This record gives sequence, structure tokens and C-alpha cells, in this order.
Amino acid sequence: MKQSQTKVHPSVLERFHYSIDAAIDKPFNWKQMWRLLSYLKPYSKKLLPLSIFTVLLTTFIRLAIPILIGVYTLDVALKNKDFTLLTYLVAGIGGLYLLNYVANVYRIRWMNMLGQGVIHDLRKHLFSHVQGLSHRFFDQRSAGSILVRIMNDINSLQELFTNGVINLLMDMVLLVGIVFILFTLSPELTLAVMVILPLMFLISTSLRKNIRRSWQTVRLKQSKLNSHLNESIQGIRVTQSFTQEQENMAFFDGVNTESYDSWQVASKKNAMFRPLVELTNAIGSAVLIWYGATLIQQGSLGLGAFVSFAFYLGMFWEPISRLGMVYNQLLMGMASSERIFEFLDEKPLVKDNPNAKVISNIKGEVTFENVWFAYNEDRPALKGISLKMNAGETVALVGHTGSGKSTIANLISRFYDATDGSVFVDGIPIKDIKVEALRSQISVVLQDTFIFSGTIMDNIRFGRPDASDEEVKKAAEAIGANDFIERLPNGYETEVEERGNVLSVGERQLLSFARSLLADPRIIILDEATASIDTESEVKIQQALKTLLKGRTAVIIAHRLSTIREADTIFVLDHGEIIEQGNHQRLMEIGGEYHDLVKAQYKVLQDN
Ligand SMILES: Nc1ncnc2c1ncn2[C@@H]1O[C@H](COP(=O)(O)OP(=O)(O)OP(=O)(O)O)[C@@H](O)[C@H]1O
Repeated sequence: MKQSQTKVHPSVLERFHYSIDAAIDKPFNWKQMWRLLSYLKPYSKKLLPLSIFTVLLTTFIRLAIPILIGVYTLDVALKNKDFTLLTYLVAGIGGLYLLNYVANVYRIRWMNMLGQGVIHDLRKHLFSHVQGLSHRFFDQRSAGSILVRIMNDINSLQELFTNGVINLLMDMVLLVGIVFILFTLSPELTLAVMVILPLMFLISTSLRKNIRRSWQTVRLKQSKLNSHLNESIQGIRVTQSFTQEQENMAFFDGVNTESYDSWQVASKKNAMFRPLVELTNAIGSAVLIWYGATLIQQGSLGLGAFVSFAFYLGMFWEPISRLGMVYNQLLMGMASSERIFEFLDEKPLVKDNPNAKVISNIKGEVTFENVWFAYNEDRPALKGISLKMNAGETVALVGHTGSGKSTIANLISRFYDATDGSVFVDGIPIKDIKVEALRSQISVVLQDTFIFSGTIMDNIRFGRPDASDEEVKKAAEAIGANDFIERLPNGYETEVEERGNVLSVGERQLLSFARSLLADPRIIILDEATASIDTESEVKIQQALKTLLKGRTAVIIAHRLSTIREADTIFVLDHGEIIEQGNHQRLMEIGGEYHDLVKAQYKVLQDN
């Protein structure tokens, strides 16, 4: 293995841990196979039968031609000097080759369409299913590992569906056909040439298995390389600011070399494969010529039959080899499909009650009645929360980090369901309101606004795709985002990349406010940005906020004193419990936790 040239602290190389779930083959599982094959169902009326028909047609033509050339042309037509038959045979063989060509063109086209169609459907099914899963599912998995399943695992099934399944049929027919014809032509010669069978078997099982394992190692190493690369690029700013490039390079070098080495091993083994196959064929040919010549001399085998025999023997290896390959694909497919089905079998934890109703005009009153919630069983995040937020009121949630503020917000949107107790909107248990209806009237504005790739216009329109350009502009103007948008190179049509790195934090916030205002929700949940921005932007954001919150219930995870002070009710949280509640004035008078918090903030502001 190549060693890294860079000198770095050894602990660095132990820093990265990736959970790689590359395809390691699994034992064959019929139940899983049937489930996979059920994706062929939509094609069972047209594409599947057409593909099978062309496969069988080409197989029969391939089986027929050597007999026509050897036995009929040499042993019948030429031997009997029957030139009419010879002409027919030549025309017939020519016609069959032509038919074979046409059938092959369609076979390849239809089989590809079939395979691609299945992969398309499977990917669509998986994506739409994953999209509907609850937050908890995404808490437990990295985006990378989900991506791998939707892309790589499904891709690895592509080959199985495009070639594997149908070739299996072709190769079985071909193999049975060849063995049957060989025995019909000469049972003695067939038995003699079968000496190569054990060798063939050995190559197509153990050697292939060995090679397959090596390629799996290659894929594993590549996954590791991908994960590291992904993390490196995402974290490049941190790496550069801590000048950890050399250390990072050393790790990359290690992973890259591991990948290189695994390729070397796999390709060395692969290189042995073909010559070994040829050697086996050579042994078969030697037996054929030696024993075949003896049989011809004895008069028990015609020359034409011998020629046909040689043709079939040449074809014999092909299906055996391909069957080995399909078997490999099947085992790999088992591993991939197991992981795909694991996702498909995940049930969304938050789902509609059978009697859930669509409530389209909620007022926005939110009540918590003795709500308990735990992300992990042993560590409750909320401990018996009871609170009431009146419709149209602005509520501030304050408290130290990890006290449960975001969790309260998560329960209002029903990203999670309470472990115990109930949450009500307008006095109706939220489990009795259809999730879609509820969420369409709630807007969540996170600190780290997610900007999708597309134009500024598309991004503001995100929650209400039917809004006109005029409505988008009006929302942006109301928020005060218009100025900065018009200054961009193409105004509202400026393309912003995913995550919107080209926009400043304040600009991204204004954009998300405009997005929410346009969606016109009844309840707004806002995780106020902690990042300090300049005073001018601060004033702008405060004004934008006023516009956005007007006439709606607003739940603000508040960090700024100015926001907190103007809230109608402030809930002070501590370790998942509400310890104080009231407006600013009242809480200051009490002189408790809130009072201390405000004093501490003032001190920070004054020190700065
Ligand atoms: N997805 C999650 N899975 C497991 N535990 C979580 C998850 N999200 C939050 N927690 C835990 O739940 C508790 C409450 O977290 P929450 O995010 O509600 O706090 P917060 O008050 O919003 O904090 P902050 O001000 O830092 O955002 C914390 O102990 C946190 O570690």
C-alpha cells in the first residue's frame, strides 16, 4: 500500500468515521425476489411478453443454424448432391440470420425499455415514500446514506432488470437446447467432452465468487472515498480556517490509496479469468477433435454432425458463464433490494387519524395540555407542558439552549407527535386535523433558511406555486426585500444556487419572510436568527417581522430582546418545563429567571 508522504499527528487519521453501507451480497431470498419481480407487473401486457418472445425467437434461431449448416448442408445436401436443397438451405440460413438480426434489435430495445421502466418506477416509489416519512426517520440517517439508496442501490438493480432476469430465461433455454442437441448428435462424444464440466463449474463458482468479493471491496473503498470527499468539500471553510489542509490531505491520500490498491487486486484476479476460460475451451476442443476424429473414422459420426457438434460446443460456455454472472447480479441485487425495501417498509410515524378532517380556516389558537415528549425514551425533552396561545397573539419562547423551545414548535407543526398529553389547534386535537391541512396553514421560518436552486422568484413562490409574479413582488415589497432583489444582476430572475450561499444571512432571512408572507399562513413559527447583523439590517428585519406577523398567531423562538419585549406572552423554559410566563413587564417585576436573562443580555450589549 502506498503511504502518505505528509507528516501528521496519528490521531487525525482516526478522526473520520463513516458508516458505509455498500452492497455486500446476501443469500438468495425468494420472497424478496417476488417482491422485486412485482415491479414487472405494469409491463406484463406488452413489453414483457414482447421481450420474452424476441428472446425465445433469437435463442431458437441460434440453436437451429448449426444443425442446418452441419447436418443438413454437409451430411444431407452435399452428400446426396441435392443442389435444390442446398439452395434452399443457403437461402433459409440467410433468412434466419436476417430474422435474428431484426429480432435482436428489438430484443435489446424492448429489454432496455423494460429495465429502465422498472428502475424509473422503483425510484419514483422510493422517493415518494421517503418524502412522506417523519422527521424521526431523517434524524436517524445522514442525507448521504439516503442518497446512496435512492441512487446506487437502485442502479445496482438496473443491470438485473435490463439483462439479468430475461437472460436467465434465454440461457436456460439455450443450455438445455445445446445439451439436448449434443446428445442427439452423438451421446458418446457428448460424454467425452463433458470432462471439462468440473473445471467450468469451478471457474464459474469459486473463482467468480472470489472476483465478486474483490469488486465489492473496490466499491466499499470508493464509498469511503465519496463520503470523505463530500465531508471535505462541505467543511472546506472550517478546514481552511483551522489550516487542517495537510491533515485532511493525508487522510484523503490514505483512502485514495486504499481504493487504488483494491482495484489492483480485483483487476489482477479478473485478468486470470478469461485465459482460464479459454484454456478450458481448448481442453474441450482437444477432446472433441481426438475422439470426434476416431468416431468419424469408425463411421459412427458424419462430418456434418461433427461440424454442428463443434459449433454447439463453442456455444456451450456462453450460457454457463452468463448464468454465473446473473447469479452474481442476483446476490448483489438481494443486498440492494433488502436495503430499498427496508426504507419502503418504514411507516410514517405521524399520520392522519381515520376521522381526521380538513379544516381550512383555522383561527390559530394553540393549546398544550400536559404534553410530554421524548426523542429518546430515557431523556424527555418536554415534561408536562401546559400552555395557551391565543389566536393572533405573538408568543416568545425563551430559555437556555436545549430547554425544549424547538421541540414545542415541532409539536405544533406535527413533525412529531406528543408522547403523552395533547396539542389542540382552535380547540381541536391536532391528530384530528389532516396533516396536510394543518401544515398548509402553518409556516416555519428557520434560522438557517433553505434556499432551493432556481430563481429568487421561484424561491419566494415556493409555498404557493400558483402565485402570480405581481403577488410575489408585492410580498417582497411588503417585507422590504425588494431593494436588495432589484440590485441583483437579474432582479427577481437571478438564479441562486442551492443553499443560497451567494446571499447574505440577512438577505436570506428577508427572502424567507417574503416566502412565508406569500403563503399567508394562520400560524407562524419563527426561529429567530442568533447571528448578529448590522443595525440597519436589524431595523429592516424588525419592520419585516411586524408585517409578517400582523394578524397571525406567531410562535417565536426568540433571541433578540426587542422581539421578546414586544411579545404578548413569554414562556420561559428550563429543562423541558415552563418555569415562568407572562409579558415582559410582569416577568421583570417577578424578578426571576427571565429578569436575570434580560439583565445578562443588557450586560452583553453594553460590553459590546
Ligand atoms: N432530533 C433530535 N433527536 C434527539 N434529541 C433531540 C433532537 N432534537 C433535540 N433533541 C434534544 O432535545 C432537547 C431539547 O431540544 P430543543 O431543540 O427543543 O432545544 P432548544 O431549546 O430549541 O435549544 P436551542 O436554543 O439550542 O435551539 C435537547 O436536549 C436536545 O439534545
